[in-house]
Amino acid sequence: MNQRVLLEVGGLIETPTSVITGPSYILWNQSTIEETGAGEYLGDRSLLTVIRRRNRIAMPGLVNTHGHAAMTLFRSAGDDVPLEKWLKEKIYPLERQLTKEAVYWGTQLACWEMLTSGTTCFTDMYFYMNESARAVHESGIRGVLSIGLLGFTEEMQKQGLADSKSHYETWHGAGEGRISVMLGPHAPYTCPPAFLLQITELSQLLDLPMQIHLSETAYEVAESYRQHGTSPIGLMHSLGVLNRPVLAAHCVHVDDKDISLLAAHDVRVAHNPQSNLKLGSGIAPAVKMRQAGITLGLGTDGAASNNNLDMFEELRLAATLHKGVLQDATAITAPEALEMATVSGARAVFRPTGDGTLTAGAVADVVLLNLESPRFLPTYDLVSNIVYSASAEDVTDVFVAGQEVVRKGEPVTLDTEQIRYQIERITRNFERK
Ligand SMILES: CSC[C@H]1O[C@@H](n2cnc3c(O)ncnc32)[C@H](O)[C@@H]1O
Ligand SMILES: [Zn+2]
Repeated sequence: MNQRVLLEVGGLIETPTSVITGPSYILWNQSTIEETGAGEYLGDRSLLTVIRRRNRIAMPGLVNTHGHAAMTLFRSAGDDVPLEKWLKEKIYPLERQLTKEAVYWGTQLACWEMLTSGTTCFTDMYFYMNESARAVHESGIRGVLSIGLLGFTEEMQKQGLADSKSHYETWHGAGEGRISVMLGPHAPYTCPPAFLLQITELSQLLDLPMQIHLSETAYEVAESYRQHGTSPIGLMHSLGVLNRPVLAAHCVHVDDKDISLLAAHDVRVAHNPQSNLKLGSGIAPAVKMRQAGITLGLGTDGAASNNNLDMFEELRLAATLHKGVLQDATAITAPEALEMATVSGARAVFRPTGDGTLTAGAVADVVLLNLESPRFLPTYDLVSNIVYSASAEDVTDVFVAGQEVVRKGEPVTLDTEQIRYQIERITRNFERK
């Protein structure tokens, strides 16, 4: 494809509050948007690759701010149990059987699912992260990747730090900047304080943000008070972890003091409403956190607790759930939900490139939706249609960094028949309790 691309569409979401309904265009050069506008492009077309899609809407790619990609391997393998039991009795026994190959194919499956449902950037925290990074690199998606750090023994801690360093050296900035690296301490209940201090030091040394699960369940918070005399967030503060850039997943059971600490340290929060509901963990006070000035992105968490990687479902849930909880129909509006899934998502993952918009200077991470879908009729309000009525099925084409990665609903970079074959072969051999 020519490096300068003119995409002509029938509607354009530049940002959740800047929308062109009707003929419009985006012009990008390599990976960067040069210009967007309403109507016809009036400049010189002679050296452009023109893609005419007047029956499509262009929107910024969705950012999935929390997940464990290769957990697609465990979708439906342990449902209807609470987090602690789910991890100990269902997931850890399966994860002990993981191989490099399994993680590679599990991540390929996740990339297939995410790209075709409009996600152009995601975070990952898991095992065998080199394999995930390979899959991400090949798929063309944007990934913010962390080796999941568990500190049950000194040996595990030492190995985890060394692996994280070499993961950074190998992958940070790879794929022309599509891949970036974070450090991934799993949680305060799996990483003892001394280990968290070492990870924080490494974060400083390598200038990398950290992502960590915090205050997901009432049990976790109660145990933290019992063992440390403070909440998980209070503990992170007292250890100095929050002095570094942190992305905290969940933050369901947070009190006013926790929220003040998160806000004061500009901690970014990944809100995962579907996973929190399914594991029976609770509902994060998303509105209160947003009002405190905290950047909240949306995430699916892994496919074993969600049970899919569809950000359209999270969008709709974020926009409706809090209205019900607070009995306030203005709690999170459609533009606010879309902002969480794009602009705030990009900020939440400390994305080195791109701001989650389709405006001049942003990276060309573009999702096309089918304007001819029944869910877009009529079109009084395109953002409302996207948040409250659209589904992943309406995604037709996706570009990441200006490169086409989904065409007519199918990934162009992935061999889906091969993924299907490998996933069936690998999962057949897992022993389940
Ligand atoms: C050390 S790699 C990541 C680790 O996290 C586990 N995990 C998946 N979902 C959750 C969740 O919602 N809370 C806490 N931990 C979770 C995953 O199974 C891996 O063991
Ligand atoms: Zn998680």
